[in-house]
Amino acid sequence: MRSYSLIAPAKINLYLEIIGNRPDGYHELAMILQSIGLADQIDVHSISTDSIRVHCNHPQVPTDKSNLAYRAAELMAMQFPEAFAQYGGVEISINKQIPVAAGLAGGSTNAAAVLVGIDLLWKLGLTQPELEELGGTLGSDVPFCVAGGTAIATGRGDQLSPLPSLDNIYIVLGKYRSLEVSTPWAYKTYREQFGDSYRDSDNLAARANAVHSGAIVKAVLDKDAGEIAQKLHNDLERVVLPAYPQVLQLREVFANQEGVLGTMMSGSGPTVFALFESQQQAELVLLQVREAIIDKDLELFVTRTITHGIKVVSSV
Ligand SMILES: C[C@@](CO)(OP(=O)(O)O)[C@H](O)COP(=O)(O)OP(=O)(O)OC[C@H]1O[C@@H](n2ccc(N)nc2=O)[C@H](O)[C@@H]1O
Ligand SMILES: Nc1ncnc2c1ncn2[C@@H]1O[C@H](COP(=O)(O)OP(=O)(O)O)[C@@H](O)[C@H]1O
Repeated sequence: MRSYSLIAPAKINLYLEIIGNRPDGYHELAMILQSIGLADQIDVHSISTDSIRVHCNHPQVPTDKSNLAYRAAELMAMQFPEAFAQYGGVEISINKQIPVAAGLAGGSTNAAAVLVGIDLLWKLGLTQPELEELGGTLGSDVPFCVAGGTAIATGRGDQLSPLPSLDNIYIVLGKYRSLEVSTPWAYKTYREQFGDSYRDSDNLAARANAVHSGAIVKAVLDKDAGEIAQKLHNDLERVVLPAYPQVLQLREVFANQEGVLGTMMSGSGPTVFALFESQQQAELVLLQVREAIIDKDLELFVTRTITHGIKVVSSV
């Protein structure tokens, strides 16, 4: 095969607790990550020149080495030089549907798709744990994007424990097109404002692992959407909501709509999501929010929880 098309789903954070400062400069996290139906399409092709090329339909996404998909291809070329020499270069086309810098892991899921696509293109036969480990060197959220579904993530966000899949919880996502939140800024600001409360760096991993026995994990195991929605949590809201009043307002508008089980910001934001029992309720609330906030800058999507990560849709 000389070409693969892959679906690269976005994620939301059902739970994000910042446990403390790690010696490597990152933050120890306890998270629950959930794949959603909103996805990019990634095409990877073998090309005869020994180069890596990236194309993207979204003007804000870089196509040079700063693109995480480019870096994933470069990593594969460095790790598997013989295959790179044998199969030649790689052309990557990104059809971007996931909002950029939105807290939805758009770059991470593109990188995960490139790892999976090149593994197939070069017939490497890597296992999922091997792909996840490679992904972890590109970004904290990349291992989850390879695996997908529903998972507890600890460490930098790269240590995964799968949970039973949550299918068909419906979601409305709201994101202001012109608002982007920098993830490093969000963590740095959190550390500056709240770092004192977690200066004790002992037993970080043990404290993060306590999430396994927490109430939201129990709700996920029970597949109880209402209870999951009651237990949504994101520590990064403490810094992002005060800095971005529009995000706070959107969250409040969601919270006041009938049928909303719960609402929260995803990751470092600024996307806000709301959970629903049915697609019909989600679609109705999307219309109500559109009427409540008349702003062309606000994009709204209906989607749902899904049970997979990167998926191959065609090969030629
Ligand atoms: C906040 C989260 C929640 O899922 O997602 P997004 O909002 O980016 O989607 C993640 O923690 C983001 O993951 P990802 O975007 O892969 O992060 P990385 O590239 O590894 O790190 C970007 C920067 O975030 C900070 N960072 C990230 C992860 C972590 N555990 N501690 C940190 O302090 C560091 O400043 C790092 O330089
Ligand atoms: N393939 C990619 N898709 C989206 N953004 C990318 C990609 N590669 C690099 N970036 C850059 O990464 C930054 C974070 O974007 P993204 O991964 O969408 O957000 P988040 O980390 O909030 O989930 C953006 O500023 C963007 O320029």
